[in-house]
Amino acid sequence: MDPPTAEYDIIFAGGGTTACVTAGRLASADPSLRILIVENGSSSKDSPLHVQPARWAANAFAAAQSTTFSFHPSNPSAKLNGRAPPALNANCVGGGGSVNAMIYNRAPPSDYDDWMRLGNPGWGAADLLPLAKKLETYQAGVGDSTHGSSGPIKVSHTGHETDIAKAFLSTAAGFPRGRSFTEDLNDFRTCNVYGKVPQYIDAETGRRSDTAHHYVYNQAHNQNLCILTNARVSRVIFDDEKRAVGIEYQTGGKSSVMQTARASRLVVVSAGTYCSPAILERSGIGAKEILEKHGIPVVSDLPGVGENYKDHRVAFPFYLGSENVVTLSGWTSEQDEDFQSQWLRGGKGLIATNGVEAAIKLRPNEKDLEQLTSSFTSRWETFYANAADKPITFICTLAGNPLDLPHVYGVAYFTTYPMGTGYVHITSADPFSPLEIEIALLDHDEDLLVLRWSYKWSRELARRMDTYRGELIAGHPKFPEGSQAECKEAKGPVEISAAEIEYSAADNEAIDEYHLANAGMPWHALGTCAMRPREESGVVDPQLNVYGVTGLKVVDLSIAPLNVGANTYHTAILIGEKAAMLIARELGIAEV
Ligand SMILES: Cc1cc2nc3c(=O)[nH]c(=O)nc-3n(C[C@H](O)[C@H](O)[C@H](O)COP(=O)(O)OP(=O)(O)OC[C@H]3O[C@@H](n4cnc5c(N)ncnc54)[C@H](O)[C@@H]3O)c2cc1C
Repeated sequence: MDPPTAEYDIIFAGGGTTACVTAGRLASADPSLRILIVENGSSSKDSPLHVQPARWAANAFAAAQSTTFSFHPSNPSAKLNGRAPPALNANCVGGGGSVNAMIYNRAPPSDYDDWMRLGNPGWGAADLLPLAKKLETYQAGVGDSTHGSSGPIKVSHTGHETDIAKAFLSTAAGFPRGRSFTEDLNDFRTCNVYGKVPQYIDAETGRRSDTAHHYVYNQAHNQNLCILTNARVSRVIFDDEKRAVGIEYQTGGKSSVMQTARASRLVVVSAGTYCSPAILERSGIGAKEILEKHGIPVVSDLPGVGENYKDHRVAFPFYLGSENVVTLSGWTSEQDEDFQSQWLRGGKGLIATNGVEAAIKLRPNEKDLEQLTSSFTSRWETFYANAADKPITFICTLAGNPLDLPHVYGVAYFTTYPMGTGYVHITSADPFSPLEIEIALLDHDEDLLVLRWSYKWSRELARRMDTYRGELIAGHPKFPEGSQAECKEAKGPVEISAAEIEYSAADNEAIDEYHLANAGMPWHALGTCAMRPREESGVVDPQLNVYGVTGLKVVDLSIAPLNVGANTYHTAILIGEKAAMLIARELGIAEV
């Protein structure tokens, strides 16, 4: 699959999650199509780092030392007392799908209906449901009619359930707080119930089930499907009619020779939420003022490029566990020989799990809304109240910690539709220059309120789990001495019937400070090349064509016009499947 020529039908600039889906579908529908995928990172094929599920966290929590990630500094924020949480994206073939936590969490259908209402026919939930079925083989028990049974991506409960997930679910059974349980957290209807979290892991092999292996690597026999690794795309090249005819890229770092690959039918920019807008800007597509500032000739003046940057907001409070609790402690237990041989023999055991196996997609009831205070009322009434499938937060177990501490685990949460919206722009025409990234992490008080409420909610559950032996003090707010909320070691859990902690104004302040100092993004960036009408800061139309030029599409999560209330891998695969259909239709390919 090495590139044999410099002339292709279709070139993908970026070889991540979505690119693999679209390229793979097109290649298998028409093997004569000459397709080139140009990826900045290395191959992930059959590498234990990528295919052994339990290794995701060791890799992700040490991302600064891993070549499988690219780091982007963000603007220091006054609201965060000068903190500048780094943004990062995957840097390998398969992108996020090859390094992510494998949490299977499908977005609420109303999210896609919202996309459609913005002027995007064909992108509503009813349009995407057949693709959601097509992409998966659902092995996680009784799937309802919204699940697929023969798609490339396997979804399962794997061969292992950690003590932490068991404790979370059994506590919730005795302390449900008005919520019930479901067999299927992802039936495209259910919200506000507890359940087990399925994972993108093949139940039969215990391997990560990702788009690189199951859409692209599995077509090694097709010499027309080429992957060029360690190659950074600089820009798209246009002819005099503003038709995209190829790309420029470098394979040997900043000082290496700029090379060219030509595309006779289509160029697809698929470098993800941070890098797709950067490639467009370097190609002369973006806000005129930004392009002129960097001496880039304007091909299409599109002020929306790089704007509308969204993500979720995450925090990981950690708890001390009892001595018999087995976790993915320090995320190194995958080195353990027993676990290795168990995994190698039958794809089972601790290595066959991501450690995130139980959760609730949570909506507030009336009492909760009081806790969220009147400052949240307007956000609630205008955005959530009439969309019963939209959670405001996702609370889940995390059977381990990044500090190499035994028996320590997280009950983590990410908020689903934060109001903060930022941007991503280039700082020069040089593809090796840093990006300018504004995150707007906690610029809105409503976003802090939801985090505060999520902390309290998750802690009430955590301190009733039979695994609980107190809080890891360094991983929690610093409450005033003597406060009822003060964190400490404990001999065991509190009674299920124990009174809930009452937080004082000073306690609330401590929680807010904790989030301002620690909250980050859970790697769910999207939106910077939004699919919207051009006059509404759109970058691509509903066929994913870039406005103002021809022969150029954007295909990745950057096209999402609005946030989704779930982890984002599923939406990325859906976009890839939809793009394959759209491109096949344009190229006259009967079926993908
Ligand atoms: C650590 C982590 C954990 C996550 N956990 C989950 C989870 O459990 N569940 C879930 O649903 N979602 C999860 N996600 C999110 C999900 O994986 C991503 O949203 C999704 O994979 C993004 O897909 P994409 O195609 O838009 O971009 P990507 O998959 O990031 O692909 C973009 C690709 O473009 C390449 N690229 C960038 N610039 C260039 C250039 N100039 N030239 C060539 N190539 C370039 C990059 O190297 C990358 O491979 C996680 C993400 C991360 C990073």
